[in-house]
Amino acid sequence: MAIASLFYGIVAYLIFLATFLYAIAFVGNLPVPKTIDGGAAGSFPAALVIDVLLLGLFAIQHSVMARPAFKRAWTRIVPDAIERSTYVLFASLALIMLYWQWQPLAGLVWSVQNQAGVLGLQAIFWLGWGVVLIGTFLINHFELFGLQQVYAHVVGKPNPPAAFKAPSMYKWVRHPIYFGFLLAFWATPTMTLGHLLFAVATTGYILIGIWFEERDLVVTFGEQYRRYRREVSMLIPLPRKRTEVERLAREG
Ligand SMILES: C[S@@+](CC[C@H](N)C(=O)[O-])C[C@H]1O[C@@H](n2cnc3c(N)ncnc32)[C@H](O)[C@@H]1O
Repeated sequence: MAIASLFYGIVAYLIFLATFLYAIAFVGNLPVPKTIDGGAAGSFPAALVIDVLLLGLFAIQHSVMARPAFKRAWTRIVPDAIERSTYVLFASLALIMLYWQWQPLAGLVWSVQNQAGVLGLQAIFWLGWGVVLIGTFLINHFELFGLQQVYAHVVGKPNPPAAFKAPSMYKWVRHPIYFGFLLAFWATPTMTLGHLLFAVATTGYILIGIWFEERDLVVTFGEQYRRYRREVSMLIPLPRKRTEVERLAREG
């Protein structure tokens, strides 16, 4: 049974990896079969409704399945060891559905012609994806995507409890992964209405997601996370705020 869990976890991880790599091509309009602006534009209102439903499906799957209360109920049906892999698999399926059914929305919001501007925006786009990937490793890539849990199950080790982390980029912002997504979604030389809808919806979703995630993090890590929230900005890298202790020391 443990071996079957490991196999399931690996398959879910590989599907996630392919979906993640495809996301780069989808948003960046790279040469793949389907991209955010690719294909023939159909009726605008129908396309808008379909795209909003696809974004909503991903948002609901992602936020509901991530909540501790849902996990407690869900793990009465799904074994603990594969709970995260199942989450990752469902998230990937929601994304595949989005890539597959996404309808382009024609209409230019901006188009940068200047060569330096185009290169600068493309650099920010790639930087964003790099920040996302590095962020997952700083938090714990293999735990985030379920491999650690299925491996621990096979070797009969308990899964270590969640630990608070604030290495490297996490000292500048509390949510570097989400910041990376924002860079990748907004930095484009050609912003169409479809791309704008995607960027606005995902930005809204990220802001709501942060609210829920931080509420859970405060429950899990208590004062440690509250202090972190006071000292480090949420999304935009700003100089570190002075800690209470440092402030009191300065004020004498
Ligand atoms: C997809 S990751 C995103 C992490 C972070 N919000 C970011 O944007 O870099 C979500 C998981 O990271 C965990 N997490 C977020 N911040 C954390 C921290 N400072 N230490 C440990 N875990 C954290 C959350 O509990 C959640 O399970």
